[in-house]
Amino acid sequence: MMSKKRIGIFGSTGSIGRQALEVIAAHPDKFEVEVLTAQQNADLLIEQAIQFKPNAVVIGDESKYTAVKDVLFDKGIKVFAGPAAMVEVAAWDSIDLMLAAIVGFAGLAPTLSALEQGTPVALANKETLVVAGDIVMATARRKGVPIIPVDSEHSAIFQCLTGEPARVEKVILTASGGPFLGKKTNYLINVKKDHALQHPNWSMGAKISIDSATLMNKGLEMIEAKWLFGLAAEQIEVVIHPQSIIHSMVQFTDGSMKAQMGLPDMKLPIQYAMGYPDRLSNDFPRFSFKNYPSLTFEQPDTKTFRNLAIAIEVLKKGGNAACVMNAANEEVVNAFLKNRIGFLQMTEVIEETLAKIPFMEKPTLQHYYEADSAAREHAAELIHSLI
Ligand SMILES: NC(=O)C1=CN([C@@H]2O[C@H](COP(=O)(O)OP(=O)(O)OC[C@H]3O[C@@H](n4cnc5c(N)ncnc54)[C@H](OP(=O)(O)O)[C@@H]3O)[C@@H](O)[C@H]2O)C=CC1
Ligand SMILES: CC(=O)[C@@H](O)[C@H](O)COP(=O)(O)O
Ligand SMILES: [Mn+2]
Repeated sequence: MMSKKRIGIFGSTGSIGRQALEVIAAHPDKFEVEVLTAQQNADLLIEQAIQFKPNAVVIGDESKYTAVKDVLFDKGIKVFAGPAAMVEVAAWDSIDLMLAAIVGFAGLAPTLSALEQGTPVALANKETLVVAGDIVMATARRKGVPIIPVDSEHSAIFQCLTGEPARVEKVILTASGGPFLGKKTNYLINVKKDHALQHPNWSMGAKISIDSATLMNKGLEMIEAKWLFGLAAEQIEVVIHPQSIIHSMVQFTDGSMKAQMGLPDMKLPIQYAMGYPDRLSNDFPRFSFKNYPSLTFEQPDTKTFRNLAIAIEVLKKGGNAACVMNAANEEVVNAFLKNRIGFLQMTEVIEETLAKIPFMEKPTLQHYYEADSAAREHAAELIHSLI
């Protein structure tokens, strides 16, 4: 009998983490939970730990340590707290596969820690590659471990490339266009968080939902694709596909194209990454052409949704530019979610931060950390001046 894969879910209380646990619950013969982590949602972390009986949990917010330990210690579950513990536990060799499902820059250190240990990573946390893709990919290569994409577009490309000897000419990332597809600046100036959080096709965490609404998500995904698949900026295109059925496409050097399709359900790419190299069965609802009489495509409006244009420039520029853009973006999305700045002001702050923070061609990991801090500080000042 094959032994079960022991999964460490970093960010188990989030949208990806919760869906990963649903996949695990549906495949008790394939997977076991080794580690669960959360930042502040102690109640859900405890609930998940009682159900899935991991070896350990980590709560990022140290003030919640006692509350978690008081419940789980008697159940034989180890409890740790704080960001350093998260990095340490990520390096445990009892984890067969790390699911990197923390949101934002905070996911970088635990993911690098797992890779350094030689643990394969199922990567949802795209910011890790946006910030330090060169270092992350070099670490994976040096350790000979796979990074299996979870992000739906990159999972689609990965699935199109699996078993494919041909060379890639280009990849085409599909974008839904978000809740404001077709809208213009005079509309966007007044949009509020509740509307921006209403993604037409996917139910996701708050940060990525806002990124989808501004098209920054697609910009981050272009940079993610560059690193995952070793592509030049010119080999990565974006097309708006409002139905989110084709998850992305690859065009090979003979002009032939492959696409991966399915209903928009993140459990599919999560299950694929966790089961890889096997393709596991499931009873998720199936796509039917009867329900989708037409699949449509159009060009993105980068004049209105300027975040995508900025990200394309950043992708071409390289160096620390994507790290700076990501930090400013995390700050503005937070501020927008707190109703402190408007939808279009997010773009202004990102642009001004990129103009201010010195460009560095070949940053080290330390340089990325410094650029992240400097960009956040500058963006925070700009946000403050706008209030
Ligand atoms: N949701 C989706 O469908 C998709 C998500 N992704 C990517 O996956 C990642 C996760 O997204 P999603 O699940 O939507 O995000 P959520 O906001 O729903 O969940 C984030 C998770 O990270 C934890 N977390 C937050 N901040 C920190 C921190 N500073 N240190 C450690 N842990 C932290 C949260 O803990 P707590 O709950 O305690 O706050 C939670 O478990 C993102 O990078 C996103 O871009 C990619 C494709 C699709
Ligand atoms: C599910 C997923 O992978 C998200 O990144 C999704 O693609 C967001 O939708 P947009 O295409 O609107 O950015
Ligand atoms: Mn995606």
